[in-house]
Amino acid sequence: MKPVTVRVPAKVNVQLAVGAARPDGFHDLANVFLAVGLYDEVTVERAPALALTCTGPGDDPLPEVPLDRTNLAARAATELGRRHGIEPDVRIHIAKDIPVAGGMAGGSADAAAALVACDALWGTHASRDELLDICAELGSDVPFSLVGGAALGTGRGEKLVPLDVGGQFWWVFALADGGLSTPAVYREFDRLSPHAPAPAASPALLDALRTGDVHTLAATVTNDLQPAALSLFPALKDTLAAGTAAGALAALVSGSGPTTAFLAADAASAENVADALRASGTCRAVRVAAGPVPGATVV
Ligand SMILES: C[C@](O)(CO)[C@H](O)COP(=O)(O)OP(=O)(O)OC[C@H]1O[C@@H](n2ccc(N)nc2=O)[C@H](O)[C@@H]1O
Ligand SMILES: Nc1ncnc2c1ncn2[C@@H]1O[C@H](COP(=O)(O)OP(=O)(O)OP(=O)(O)O)[C@@H](O)[C@H]1O
Repeated sequence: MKPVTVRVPAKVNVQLAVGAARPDGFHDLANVFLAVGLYDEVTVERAPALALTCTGPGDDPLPEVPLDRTNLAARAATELGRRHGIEPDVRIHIAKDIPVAGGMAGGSADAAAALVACDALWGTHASRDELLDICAELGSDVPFSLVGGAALGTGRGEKLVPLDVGGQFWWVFALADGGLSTPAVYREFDRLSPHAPAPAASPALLDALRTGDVHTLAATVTNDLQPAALSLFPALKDTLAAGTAAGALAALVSGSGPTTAFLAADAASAENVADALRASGTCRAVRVAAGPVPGATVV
């Protein structure tokens, strides 16, 4: 049986509207996801027992990523196997390019990729609905990593409606030194915004996506978690200012951070903003990527 490799993109939240904490501890969202061309690759092959390896860019080891059964990719394989009476005896290798704990849904991406890869390896032919159901069990961002493109996520972000997008948008991502814990950022949000109103998607933003109008998109992107992320990681303000000074049309924290995202007018201005951010000394690394791109796909 040949190994199966699945490529899966990162996401940026072009709108992240957050409501008050629910009794189950999650927050209702109006979460407008866009999949962007920064990818992890997950390879699965049959093995005597479940085993996991992970390398980062340049084949470097990534000590922050757990290699036990708590890894979201291992949990995805285990859950698909459980539902189909299959022991998850697979070796999973994650080639990681999505920043870890960066607010770009890296772990979620690996979970969606492992699910699609094991489904192909085992020939389980799970329906799209079953895969989405497993994704939602694994985490709020995981269903979007499966479908990719652009989508509005409601509930805790797991209920998706696909969105039409009328073009490609160019982004620059500034990677920060260190990560932010998603639950900690939501807790800080609760502290800063104890009476948050019910979240709603912005009609102007959805229209900008539909028409591919980058200037209107830049004027309408928002992230309700940004004040919380900046409160926990104040140095990100300098990165946002550096990208804005370099000509980015919009600058915002990506999801729960600490990656910051800069919308550029086109590919050439994205490269200019990227060069300026690299020179600014306000971030660890800089990447350029466009979206939308498809979700988890067998290569
Ligand atoms: C910040 C985002 O990345 C934006 O897309 C997501 O909302 C986070 O999605 P995720 O990492 O898949 O989150 P999950 O693994 O489902 O939940 C992790 C923790 O984040 C918080 N959480 C997550 C999603 C949500 N709608 N409300 C929350 O309060 C909860 O404390 C939860 O225990
Ligand atoms: N496959 C995985 N890749 C990375 N981290 C993982 C993985 N599985 C579990 N984790 C754990 O999850 C934590 C969050 O990592 P992840 O890269 O998913 O964060 P994130 O991109 O900020 O998530 P999100 O944007 O969905 O909130 C890590 O610190 C790590 O302990």
